[in-house]
Amino acid sequence: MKNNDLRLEVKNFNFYYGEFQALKNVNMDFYKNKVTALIGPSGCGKSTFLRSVNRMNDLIEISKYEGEIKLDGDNIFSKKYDIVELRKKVGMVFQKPNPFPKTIYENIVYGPKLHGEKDKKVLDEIVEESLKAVALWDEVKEKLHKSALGLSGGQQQRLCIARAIAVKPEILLMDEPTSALDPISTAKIEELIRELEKDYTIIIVTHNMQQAARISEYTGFFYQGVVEEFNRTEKIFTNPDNKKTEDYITGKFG
Ligand SMILES: Nc1ncnc2c1ncn2[C@@H]1O[C@H](COP(=O)(O)OP(=O)(O)OP(=O)(O)O)[C@@H](O)[C@H]1O
Repeated sequence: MKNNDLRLEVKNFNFYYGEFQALKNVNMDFYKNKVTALIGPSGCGKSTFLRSVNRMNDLIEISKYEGEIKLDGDNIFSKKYDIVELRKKVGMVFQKPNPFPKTIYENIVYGPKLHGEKDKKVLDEIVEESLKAVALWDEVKEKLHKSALGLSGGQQQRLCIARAIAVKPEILLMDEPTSALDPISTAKIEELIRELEKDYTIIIVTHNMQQAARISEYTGFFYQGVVEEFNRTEKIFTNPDNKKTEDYITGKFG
């Protein structure tokens, strides 16, 4: 992998909730236009890690961290790093679809407006482009000014992805984005992730091993706050280096 393909570097990263250390010396690299899956049993720190990347954990008062996370070479924890800029560069999609209780149109233009876009024509274009990117345009183009809450769960999740990409981020964080969806919606989102990979660096937490194997190029296996193995997905699922990884993916625990 060429070094200029590197998007995100995590170096000796530790994270604590009060006295409890939730992440232990995490070192990982994430590359442009690649999907990386994070797997591991419940409570092992996957979501904590994801929330560190866009500094959402800052909101938790008792939290503290050590180490570095570099986005395009700049440490996101440095005092001069602009958090608004960080959130623009790092979009997030959550487990449960969480559209704003507003119209479909307003959901998409929310971010671009926040970042100063006022031109109606440009906003209209962003809406069309973002909804097309998540293959939702044809389904909703007649009802852009109706409530987003009237959409199905799978459509709402695609809308949330469209909302995240409307500000043209570099990284998309996805925390179990299909766990609340039916198999058909799940398949659509997986197909979409493979499509979005062409433009974004994607980090996805999933409990579904088959999903990790289907959609990711790299996989990180977390166990009790430690990244026990970080490797090509194919290697993790066929010939892991670490016994714990093997036990987890073969269902011996978790
Ligand atoms: N706000 C918080 N305050 C205190 N402890 C927390 C907080 N959030 C998470 N933890 C603890 O940190 C550890 C890691 O949690 P985290 O949610 O990152 O795990 P996870 O691997 O994403 O789990 P799951 O797969 O169940 O979502 C757990 O022991 C959890 O109890």
